[in-house]
Amino acid sequence: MNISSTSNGSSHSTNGSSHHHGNGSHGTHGGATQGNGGASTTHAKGINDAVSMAKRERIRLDRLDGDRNRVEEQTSLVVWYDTAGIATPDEYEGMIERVVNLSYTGIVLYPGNVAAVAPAIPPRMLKVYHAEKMDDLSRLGALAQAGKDLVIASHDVSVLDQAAQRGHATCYRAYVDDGSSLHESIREGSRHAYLMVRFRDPTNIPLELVIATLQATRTVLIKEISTATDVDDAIVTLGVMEVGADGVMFSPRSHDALGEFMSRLGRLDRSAVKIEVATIIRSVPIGMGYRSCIDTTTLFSPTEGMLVGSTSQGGILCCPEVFFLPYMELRPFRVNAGAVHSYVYNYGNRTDYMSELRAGSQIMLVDQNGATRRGSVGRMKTEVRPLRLIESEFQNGERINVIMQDDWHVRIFSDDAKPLNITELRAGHKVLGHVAAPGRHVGIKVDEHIIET
Ligand SMILES: O=C(O)C(=O)C[C@@H](O)[C@H](O)[C@H](O)COP(=O)(O)O
Repeated sequence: MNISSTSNGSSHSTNGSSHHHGNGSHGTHGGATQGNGGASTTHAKGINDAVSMAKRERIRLDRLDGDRNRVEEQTSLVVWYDTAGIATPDEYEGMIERVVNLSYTGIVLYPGNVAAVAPAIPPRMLKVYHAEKMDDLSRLGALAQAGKDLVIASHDVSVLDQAAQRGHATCYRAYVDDGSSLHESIREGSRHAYLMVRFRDPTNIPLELVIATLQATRTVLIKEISTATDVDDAIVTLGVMEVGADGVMFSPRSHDALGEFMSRLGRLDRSAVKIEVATIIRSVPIGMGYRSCIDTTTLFSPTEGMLVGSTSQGGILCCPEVFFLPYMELRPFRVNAGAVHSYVYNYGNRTDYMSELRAGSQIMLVDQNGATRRGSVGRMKTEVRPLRLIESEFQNGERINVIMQDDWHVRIFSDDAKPLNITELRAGHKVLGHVAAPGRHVGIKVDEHIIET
């Protein structure tokens, strides 16, 4: 592994002093692996090598006390960019100029590039200043005025203590390659507003341990992605457990990798969808046709479903098969979702045709209040069945319809989030749905005049 770090063009090695915890002789920050235009990290000491095996120990961790419940929290993702090795905003074909206009939330700066790069960073972004040593704290320049928008990051706890005394928020940068560095990262990290960890090995288990241990604390946990081209690692990190890391530092030097990351990050969106009450206008059998069950790779709760509709004006919240069925076991992974022509509402104001979904397709689960959760399709089960047309009207007069399998088994949500068997629907019943701006071309929202009936 490359153990020298490049900040702002000059390079220096970790000194392994007693102030440095968690990285010791292993390396400094990820800029070393990324500032080279995206070259891959090499794991000189492999996960299975003799040194690692000899150091393997039983890891015992205790959850640290705190009042945070990350499952219930609706926080936005922390996404930082490391400028190690970048001297000016226009390097790498204007990489920093592009990054500051994307959904990145913070930028890591270094003593040697702070003067040139900091002016390009908009006020909405957090400035994170990496101080390798005590002297670096006096090279903050104009950043010193950034107040709560400035975080001081370091591997060196004495630098961080000094920064805290000066009133700055702090970020402990740790490098984990064995049990003791894992413990150290947690122990020290929990004292700081941010803990940023880089892991030597290509496994997320140590990250899971850090997440579990720190889950109730206020420390914001960020995983530093070692390889500037590894978009998968950056995305998986954010969902490694039900509640993943709070954020990632992913710093591509290629515009293609940055574009792919942004597009996949957008699809991680946890944003809510507006759910409104609609009134049933009519519900009638329409004969045979193809309908699909969307069998997901997750399990639905009794208040979650999927939004399905025949038109781009909106969808009805369809129930999963989690409610009592007299002749069949439940299928809690399934929504018996509608006819094959249906739009299935997805993230990013997109729709998918029911017939286009297949194993691996990314889908959106929606609950009674509009909170969303990502899922994927495990299987689509499409069969010929009797169908029923259900028409409804929202308060604003917008009418939408959904065509579903005409059977008592099949349900949609009532306005109080209870399952309504669609064969028992009557005009006047209240149901839950979503009104969308109409007009779709290949699933993407387009501005156009469109008539769908
Ligand atoms: O039409 C049917 O057949 C049904 O019983 C309705 C479905 O919702 C049901 O879950 C499904 O078809 C059962 O199929 P299985 O292959 O999972 O047994």
